[in-house]
Amino acid sequence: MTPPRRLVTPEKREDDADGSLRPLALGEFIGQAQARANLSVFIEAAKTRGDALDHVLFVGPPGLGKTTLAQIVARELGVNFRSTSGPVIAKAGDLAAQLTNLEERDVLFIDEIHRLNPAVEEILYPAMEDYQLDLIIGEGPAARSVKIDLPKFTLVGATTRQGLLTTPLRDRFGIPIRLQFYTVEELELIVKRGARVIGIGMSEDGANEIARRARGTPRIAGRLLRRVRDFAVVEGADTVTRAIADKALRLLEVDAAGLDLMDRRYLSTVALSFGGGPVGIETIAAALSEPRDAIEEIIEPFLIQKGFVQRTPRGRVLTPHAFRHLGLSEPARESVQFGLFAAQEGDEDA
Ligand SMILES: Nc1ncnc2c1ncn2[C@@H]1O[C@H](COP(=O)(O)OP(=O)(O)OP(=O)(O)O)[C@@H](O)[C@H]1O
Ligand SMILES: [Mg+2]
Repeated sequence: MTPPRRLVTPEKREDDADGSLRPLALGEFIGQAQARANLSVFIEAAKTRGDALDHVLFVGPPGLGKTTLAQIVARELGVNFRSTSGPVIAKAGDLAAQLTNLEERDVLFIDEIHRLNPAVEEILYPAMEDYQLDLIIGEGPAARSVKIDLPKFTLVGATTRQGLLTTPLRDRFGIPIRLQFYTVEELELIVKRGARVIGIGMSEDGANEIARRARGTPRIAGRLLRRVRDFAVVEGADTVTRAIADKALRLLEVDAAGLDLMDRRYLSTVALSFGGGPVGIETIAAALSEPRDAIEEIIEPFLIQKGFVQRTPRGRVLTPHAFRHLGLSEPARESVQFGLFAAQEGDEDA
């Protein structure tokens, strides 16, 4: 699968300056009220006891603030933040080196923790549970096991795919936190804060225009904000109004619902070539000349979440909402009843 180059992808792109818009304290972090409330209680308690915070697992789609919150946790605790990621830790020894370098109560952040290799994961269990390393030194008959005491530390894990985590690993996190998509109101606040940070004026309705198109995701909001800022600068405007935001985002092909060209191509193909469905994913993939997994992983999730498309046992079906969005009238379809087919993932096109 080619890495997504789309302006509205929630995944990190190399041109994202994620760091500069990052809130540094829990009090500056907008949205995720439940997560913030829980974290602040646990952090206060750990500080009062002078103890390490229990291990924290952040679960949620890309760009919602997992890495940001992990950094905030360390900062609020007043401890060091060490960061690595599942695919980077190749061998048990790599993790052992990280763990033995920690100081008392430090945060070790492991991004994409669902991608740890099993041998490394084995080392992690006793480390998380008893703050001990069990290492095998040497090979064959000469091999012996040594135990090394570790400082009490906090493991903060992040994953976009909770389902891929093994149960023993998941069970060792005392504080599991699931992040939610942001509301438009929350994204407006994030856009306004971001505008202050990058030094451009932002009207209320300008912020609203960007927030509405950001697909519930702060990373996308930040990216759209930067592109709109560039546009405003070229136009000689020092404040982003709704008109400027709208014009810029139209030029960038991001429409009023945050859909881009790829989304609209998918929707109009299903609408015009297949009468709105039901149509199988393989057929759609062939019509769009895109690989099936790219369509399932990159295009469809947002369209399904926003109610433009439904998965049914007989294939994909566009909703009336999608036809309205495309400005098309719905074809007469006898047998399609929305919501009646509670489709399971992957149960079509077998
Ligand atoms: N609540 C928030 N308020 C302001 N900015 C935010 C907020 N949450 C995230 N951001 C911004 O969104 C961008 C992405 O956040 P972050 O890198 O923490 O996401 P992530 O969940 O770790 O994504 P990934 O799964 O791709 O690693 C960053 O620029 C960050 O500053
Ligand atoms: Mg991250």
